[in-house]
Amino acid sequence: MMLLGSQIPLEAGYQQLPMVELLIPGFAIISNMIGQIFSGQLSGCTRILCLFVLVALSKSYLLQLRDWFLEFFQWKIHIRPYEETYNMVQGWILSHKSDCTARSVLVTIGARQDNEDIFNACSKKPLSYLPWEGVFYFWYKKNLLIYRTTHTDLGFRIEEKVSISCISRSPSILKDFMSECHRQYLKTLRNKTIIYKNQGNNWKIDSTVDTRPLSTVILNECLKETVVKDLAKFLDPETRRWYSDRRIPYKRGYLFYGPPGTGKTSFSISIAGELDMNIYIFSIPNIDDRNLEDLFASLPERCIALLEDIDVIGASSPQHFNPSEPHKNRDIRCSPGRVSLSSILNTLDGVSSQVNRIFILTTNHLHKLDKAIIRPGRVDMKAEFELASKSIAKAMFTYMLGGQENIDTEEQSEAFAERVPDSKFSPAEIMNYLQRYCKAPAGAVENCGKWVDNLLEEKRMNK
Ligand SMILES: Nc1ncnc2c1ncn2[C@@H]1O[C@H](COP(=O)(O)OP(=O)(O)OP(=O)(O)O)[C@@H](O)[C@H]1O
Repeated sequence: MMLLGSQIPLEAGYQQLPMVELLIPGFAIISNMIGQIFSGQLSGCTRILCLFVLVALSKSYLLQLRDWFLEFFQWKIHIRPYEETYNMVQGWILSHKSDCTARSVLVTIGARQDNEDIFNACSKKPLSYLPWEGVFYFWYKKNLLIYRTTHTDLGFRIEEKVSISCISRSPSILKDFMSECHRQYLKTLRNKTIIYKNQGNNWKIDSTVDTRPLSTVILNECLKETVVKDLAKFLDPETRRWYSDRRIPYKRGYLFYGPPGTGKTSFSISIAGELDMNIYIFSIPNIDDRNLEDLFASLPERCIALLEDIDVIGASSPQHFNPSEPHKNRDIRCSPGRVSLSSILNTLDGVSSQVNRIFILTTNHLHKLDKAIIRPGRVDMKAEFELASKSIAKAMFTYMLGGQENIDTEEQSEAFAERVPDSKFSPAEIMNYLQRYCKAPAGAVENCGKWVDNLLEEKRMNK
């Protein structure tokens, strides 16, 4: 979110002179004093004293003049940290190395870029510098722009404020600058999915990943097709109109349930990429009611909200939950999770959840879920993610190791699937095994029996 304006906050430490009328007598006094000082009529001490008074008086006038000047000639854009506009501007500054005049910078270790030399120790984790507390200046299309960051200690958190300003009669140069940042940002995001995770009450970009095509998540085709078709139908403008005409909140909820490592998160991220949406991941075990409410309120429109491990919420009974008096429900807090059932229900039903949103809830324990959470309206479709069947094991082999020279993929994948027990291993476990043989598919088939025995034994021991 950016705010454009020309209001200048008062600087701390001096009082603004309020009246224009004071200026004329003020100037008269100042010019009179200057005349006296340079006339040579005053003694040395009096002259110095007058000089001090003159400086003190002039300061207020000069500051007042500066404020008037800025009020008429300065434009300012305010940028909220944690929003995409912030990343957009930071991206521009990083890529143009425009921060070289910043005298106060924040240094971070960045992620390695794909095209970098992985054997060069320095390029593995390059350092990035970003302007931090203070002001720095840079040129944009021959205009001087001023980047300002301030940090205010609010007691419970530090609030960061960022603004960019310029001296001009029109805001067009600032808007041009933002458009260029925006264009560049969109270019870097082509075929990317941004994954947000919460940090306290704020959303932070966790990673920006290459869009994962749906075909890379190996699932029962029928399940995949059903979910994708349902989403496509929901996002159809006709459907949206239908919801709007009937005053039904335009949102859709899904529950993905099944054992760990069956692709619930991967499929959600893949869907986000397919729909060109960003995904906001709530780790339910790590947040409380207050976080949940704030995080929901700050979700953007048109996004996927993924609530992971929804079974970990507290166990307040649905009889205690009264949708008509949500404020009373807030007191129902329970263990073991720090988020209460009532809070989840309030949030899913609340105003902030009703705009253009897709919710995906995930759990490994369907039976632990309270019926109130998964009732229609909150969850519109349930999808079961299962352990890998033989046909999934075969498809995973083909996907991971197929297409290499000198192998008969069909035959090898058949042989592999033959040795993998039906519905005992998760796709994640199979994936993990196959990765070891990315360049030696024959080895994956050859050593499969030993791996199966070991994994079955491990599972027996962990029971
Ligand atoms: N069906 C699948 N197809 C392809 N890869 C998969 C599949 N299932 C899991 N994986 C791989 O296994 C890893 C873990 O998968 P993921 O996190 O999506 O599972 P999950 O069901 O969400 O697990 P959990 O319930 O523990 O959160 C990922 O790296 C993913 O690529």
